[in-house]
Amino acid sequence: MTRPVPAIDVRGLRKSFGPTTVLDGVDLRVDTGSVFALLGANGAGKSTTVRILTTLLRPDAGTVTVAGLPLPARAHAVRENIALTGQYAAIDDVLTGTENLRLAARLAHLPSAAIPGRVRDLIERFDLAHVADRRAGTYSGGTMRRLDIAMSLVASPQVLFLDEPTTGLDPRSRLVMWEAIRELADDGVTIFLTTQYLEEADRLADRIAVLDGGRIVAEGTPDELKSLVRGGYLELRFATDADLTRAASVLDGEIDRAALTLQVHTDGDLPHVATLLERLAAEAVPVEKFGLHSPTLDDVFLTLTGSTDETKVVR
Ligand SMILES: Nc1ncnc2c1ncn2[C@@H]1O[C@H](COP(=O)(O)OP(=O)(O)OP(=O)(O)O)[C@@H](O)[C@H]1O
Repeated sequence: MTRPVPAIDVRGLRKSFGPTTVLDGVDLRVDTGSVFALLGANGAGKSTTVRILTTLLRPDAGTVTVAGLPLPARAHAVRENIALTGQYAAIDDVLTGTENLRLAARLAHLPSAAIPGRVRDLIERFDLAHVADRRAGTYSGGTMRRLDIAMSLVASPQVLFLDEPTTGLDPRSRLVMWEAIRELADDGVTIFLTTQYLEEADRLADRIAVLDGGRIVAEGTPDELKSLVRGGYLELRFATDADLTRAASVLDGEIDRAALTLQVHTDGDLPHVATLLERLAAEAVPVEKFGLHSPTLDDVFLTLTGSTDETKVVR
């Protein structure tokens, strides 16, 4: 079966700024209608990639197709099919939310008759009704970001680029934003988002690519990426040191005498976990408590990039 034309296809993308190579042969494929997350630490080159894909920057080398159109040759046509919302809102502070949306609609050459209905739809979808008649300059960061996305959607783009859509937002605003992004995806808009938040990529994306050292170091579904890492274990806790010692003679694992625990590697597969517990039961070793630890994207990221700077990449 042939795969449908991808919304974004990138091969061998390179970009340097002076002596600094930022992208060193990036390959990406984003299926139409999917949510794709480009994950990377500060300075990994996420914004540079987005700027190239949205026609704002020319690559040094490589082939790039967006919405089925080659870049940079068809930049103008690509711009008509995409929208970009950045870390900094392109909003006029002195206009109200409604006025900003109307202005965006006129700039996008929407037919006049269609503008009021479109503006109403977007106000509703992005939960802006209660602030629609207030000057945008008075909005909170989260509301500002929602208006920014709403403005970029007036022209119904095929592909929406979200560069770090929730950076700087409080947890509640982040949840609202995630919901809005998922709804857009359910409507069939292809979404390319960049993030430093592992949880965000895990929650939103159908596929995730990890950018490090100018290259994609891993790409797959959240579950595929997690399966690359041996981060999963069964933690068994015992009532006495004697029980722990006996358990450790039955199962290989990491012993913590102070906590009276034994950590045994497992991929979390139910038959395997059951076998481990049955082996203890067969030797009559009583287990006080047990818990399963599944690998997280944090484990994946740290394993793949070798980064130990947790403040940068782990939230
Ligand atoms: N116009 C430019 N001139 C020189 N260097 C640049 C330019 N734009 C980006 N860089 C450098 O390229 C590297 C990647 O920057 P980029 O903004 O793409 O990273 P990022 O992954 O988006 O980071 P962040 O999460 O901090 O936004 C950084 O080292 C940055 O300083």
